[in-house]
Amino acid sequence: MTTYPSRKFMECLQYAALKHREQRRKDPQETPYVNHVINVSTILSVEACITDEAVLMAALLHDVVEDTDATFVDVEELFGADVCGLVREVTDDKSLEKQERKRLQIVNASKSSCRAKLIKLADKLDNLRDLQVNTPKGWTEERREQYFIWAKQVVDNLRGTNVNLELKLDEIFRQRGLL
Ligand SMILES: Nc1nc2c(ncn2[C@@H]2O[C@H](COP(=O)(O)OP(=O)(O)O)[C@@H](OP(=O)(O)OP(=O)(O)O)[C@H]2O)c(=O)[nH]1
Ligand SMILES: [Mn+2]
Repeated sequence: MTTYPSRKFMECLQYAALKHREQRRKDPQETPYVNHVINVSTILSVEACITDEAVLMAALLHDVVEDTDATFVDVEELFGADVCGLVREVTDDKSLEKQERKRLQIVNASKSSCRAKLIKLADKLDNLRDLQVNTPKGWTEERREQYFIWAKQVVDNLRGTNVNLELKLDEIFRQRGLL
């Protein structure tokens, strides 16, 4: 019998909550990190009308290898090669210098698959919505402004992927005077 949400989707949600359980976002309220990955998956489902379950699952797992002790091998064993491939596409190489990672996000954006581009767009949308209302701990106004500028460069290389998400991102860039 098929059930909705699927068993594997629920297990994915539980795994993301488990792995991110000790992490907090950088906002003054120290929101649990898992809220961000749930937001990204929810943006894709509710705002972009995505029903591709592997994409919604990869959104839940998009920071799990980058930011926790989980590995690609774990993700593939638990959730399969399709989900793992998407997580790979959206994972930064943390062994690189931060400036290089940021540059690679810009140049690699256009090379991603369409499904990975969706996750990247939703990720930026959630981070920018956060930045509109909060300045992360330890950030100056200048750093916050630079994040909007950098995010627009990434998003510009993801265009032609999803009209709804791009319109919402453009509204934010317009408000910041970047468009
Ligand atoms: N806006 C915002 N961002 C926060 C917050 N807490 C943590 N972050 C994360 O911080 C990153 C931006 O901070 P940076 O200093 O530029 O990058 P770094 O953490 O990778 O060094 C974002 O990652 P990213 O590389 O842009 O994307 P991703 O790692 O989420 O995929 C975002 O996920 C918060 O409260 N607000
Ligand atoms: Mn993220």
